[in-house]
This record gives sequence, structure tokens and C-alpha cells, in this order.
Amino acid sequence: MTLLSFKQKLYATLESHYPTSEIDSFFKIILEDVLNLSKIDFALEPNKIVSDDKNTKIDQIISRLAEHQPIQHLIGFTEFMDLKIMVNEHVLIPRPETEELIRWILNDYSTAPNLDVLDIGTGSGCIPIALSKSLNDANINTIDISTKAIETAKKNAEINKVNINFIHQDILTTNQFPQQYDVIVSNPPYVRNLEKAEMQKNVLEFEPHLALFVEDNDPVIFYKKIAELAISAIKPKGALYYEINQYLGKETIELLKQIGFKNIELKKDMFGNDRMIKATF
Ligand SMILES: C[S@@+](CC[C@H](N)C(=O)[O-])C[C@H]1O[C@@H](n2cnc3c(N)ncnc32)[C@H](O)[C@@H]1O
Repeated sequence: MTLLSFKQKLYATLESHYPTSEIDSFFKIILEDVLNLSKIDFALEPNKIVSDDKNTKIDQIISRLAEHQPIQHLIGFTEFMDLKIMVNEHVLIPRPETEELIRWILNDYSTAPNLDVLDIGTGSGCIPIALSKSLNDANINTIDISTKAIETAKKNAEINKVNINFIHQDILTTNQFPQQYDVIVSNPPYVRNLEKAEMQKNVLEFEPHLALFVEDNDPVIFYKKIAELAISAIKPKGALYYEINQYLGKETIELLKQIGFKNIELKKDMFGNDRMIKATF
């Protein structure tokens, strides 16, 4: 197979499954991560022969993409804040909206030394790893209920050469935090079952439901529990940061006020949806 015939096969197999823009991005990712080539290499030498072993790998990827498996699972990793983050079926694939939350925290705290930070619901470890890379000598702790997620996050911490304290814990049955923190951050499960209809197959069938869904009758359960614990565990100049369900901004702000937070700021993401909250006393 040549590079050109690989490209033709990719587009022909997937055109009925995905918009062209998405197939363009699969093409770029496979070129870069499987073949170690750029689009310029392709333009210069479209008839270059692909080796048999790469050929087999690419065929597998194309047929799994046709089943709507996420490209990140097929490649084995994704990029988050320019860091390489390994992903699998046990962790949520880090989203660009979460990068915006990280930038907000770094904008507020990047020059502060020795911060005590707690992240709740670590998944791949993308949040604590990105914070650890950019904060100066921070003490970073992170909780998840999933042992498989913690194993993955630990590997990601090793790959990215950062030191993080991983805690296997159910936040919903936690009575108090063991210390005071400057920053508490969480991107907890927040999708209601009633929102399933608007979700894509690659998310619904291949990402962990433990990371995504909450009960429809109590969709802010994690926000309430974390805020109740945080109110007595945030240092005087500290803050609580949440990624939120775009449809539940008002409800989340209301519960933060009831719990005792005074200053609450809501921000939209790059798509114009209500997506993150910062709360202080
Ligand atoms: C939306 S994912 C966020 C993952 C990652 N922080 C990110 O932003 O990509 C939520 C995470 O919360 C974890 N989780 C779910 N229920 C939990 C609980 N009761 N206690 C602690 N963690 C929980 C899930 O295992 C999952 O890793």
C-alpha cells in the first residue's frame, strides 16, 4: 500500500460515518503517530510504500474507527496542555474545555510557590499533571474511586516526570479532608441520563460511564459534596474550581451560595457554553 492508497481507503471507509473535517484529523494523527510523517512528507512523496506491519496496524485502526472507537484509544494517548497523556477504556479522554479550566487556575496562581492542591476525580491524571508541570514546587494530591484510573494516572505521572500523591477514595463517603488547600479543583461526573440522546457513539460506547454519568434526580451531587468538604478545607486566599455541566450553571451557583461561598464566577468555554466556576469566600 502507498500513502495515497492509505488516504483513499481511510476517506472511502469512513465517509458515511464521520464529517470530512474529522477524517482529516484522523489522517493527520495516523500519519504522525503511526507513520512518523507529516502532511508535507505526504505531499512530497504520496507514492511512498507503507511497510507491511504498519499496513496491518493502519487497517486495524480504520476498521475500529468505522466502529466509532475513539482515535485516542487506538493510538493509545492524547495531548493535553502539550503533554502526552496515555488513555484507555478506564479513563475519560481529556477534553479541551478542561484545558481552559487549567489555564484559569494557572492565570490565578502560577507565580505562587509551594501551593497545596487537591484534585477530585483524577481519571487520566491530566489535571494534577498539568498543574504540577506549571506550578512551582506544589504539593499535589488527587482522588479517584477507580483503581484502574489511578493506575493509568500513575503511569502518566511517570511518563511526564511529576510527583503526585494518589488517593483511592470515594468522595461521596468522605467525611473531611486531611489538610487545608490553596486550590481544590474537580471535573466530576456530570452528565444526566436524559442527555444521552445528544451524545456521540464514540463517547457513549467507549468511555467509562463511571466518569460520565450522575443520577438524573441529583445531578449536582458531586458539586454539593465537594463544596461542603471544601468550605472548611480551603485556605483564606484559596479557591474552589469546577468544570460544570453546561445546563446546570444556575443550580451549581445556587448550591455554592447556600453552602457559604460568597464570590462565585462563571465562565463560558470556547464553544460559548457555561463550563467552569470559581468560588471563594
Ligand atoms: C469526568 S471524569 C474526570 C477525569 C479527569 N479529571 C478529566 O478532567 O479528564 C470524573 C472522574 O471521577 C471519578 N469518580 C466517579 N465517582 C467518584 C467518586 N464517588 N469518588 C471519587 N472519584 C469518582 C471517575 O472515576 C472519573 O475518573
